[in-house]
Amino acid sequence: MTTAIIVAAGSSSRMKTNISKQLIELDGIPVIIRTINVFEFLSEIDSVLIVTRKCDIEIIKKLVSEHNIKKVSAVIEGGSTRQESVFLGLSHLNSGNDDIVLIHDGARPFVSASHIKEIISELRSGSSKAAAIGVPVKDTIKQTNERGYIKNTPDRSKLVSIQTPQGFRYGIIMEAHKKARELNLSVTDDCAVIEALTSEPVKVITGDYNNIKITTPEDIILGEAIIAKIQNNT
Ligand SMILES: Nc1ccn([C@@H]2O[C@H](COP(=O)(O)OP(=O)(O)OP(=O)(O)O)[C@@H](O)[C@H]2O)c(=O)n1
Ligand SMILES: C[C@](O)(CO)[C@H](O)COP(=O)(O)O
Repeated sequence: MTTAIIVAAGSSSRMKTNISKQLIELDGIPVIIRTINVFEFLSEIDSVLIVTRKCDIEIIKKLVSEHNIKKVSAVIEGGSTRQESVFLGLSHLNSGNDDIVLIHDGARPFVSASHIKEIISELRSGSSKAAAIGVPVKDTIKQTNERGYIKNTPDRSKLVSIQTPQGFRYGIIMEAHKKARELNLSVTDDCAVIEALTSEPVKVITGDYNNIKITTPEDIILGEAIIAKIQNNT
């Protein structure tokens, strides 16, 4: 069984709109529907769980039905942090330890189906129990001290900007998230709980720069441009 958890329960504060950024339409289609559809059309995915704000549950259920989406098993309420929303999503599933779960941001509508398939193959082959999509960083990254001065320059050839989906065997990600809560460990992605609390290696699958996270108003313009580019290539 392979399930995708799509987290869309954030407050969209950096987008500065009065609706969730996942409900904003890009070329006439809401971001959340674009995101769900990538998983809907993949035969490797059995079901999709949506985690969202209480006020958006009915709106998303209606959109899912209007777009004739079949794989969404439930739309549930998230928490006050992304980590909490993921934990609630994982806890809702009735999965076995060896089942595969992919965790994806509702705000990343341009994820490529082929990269999702690569994550699933990596997990199914048994080569890894945890894998995520990432892209090489383009800028030179500096580490700074608390006073804002540069401390050092990490070797850029080893740096990746991590994206979603991040995929796991259910047992290890559920356990790691439970432990993180007990230890009050706060993280901004799901690989981080595996890195911090297990000895499991996490494979990075090289993705692409289209898989942006819609975060600030400029990303709407960028998103429309990505759609135009994809349409011109097909
Ligand atoms: N409590 C939260 C916070 C975030 N997310 C989701 O996690 C993804 C990545 O988060 P981010 O882009 O930071 O979204 P927001 O938290 O909504 O953004 P902001 O920080 O601007 O408020 C998004 O799909 C978002 O909906 C979530 O499900 N629950
Ligand atoms: C999980 C994530 O998308 C990886 O890049 C990201 O960390 C989540 O976004 P946030 O802005 O850090 O909440």
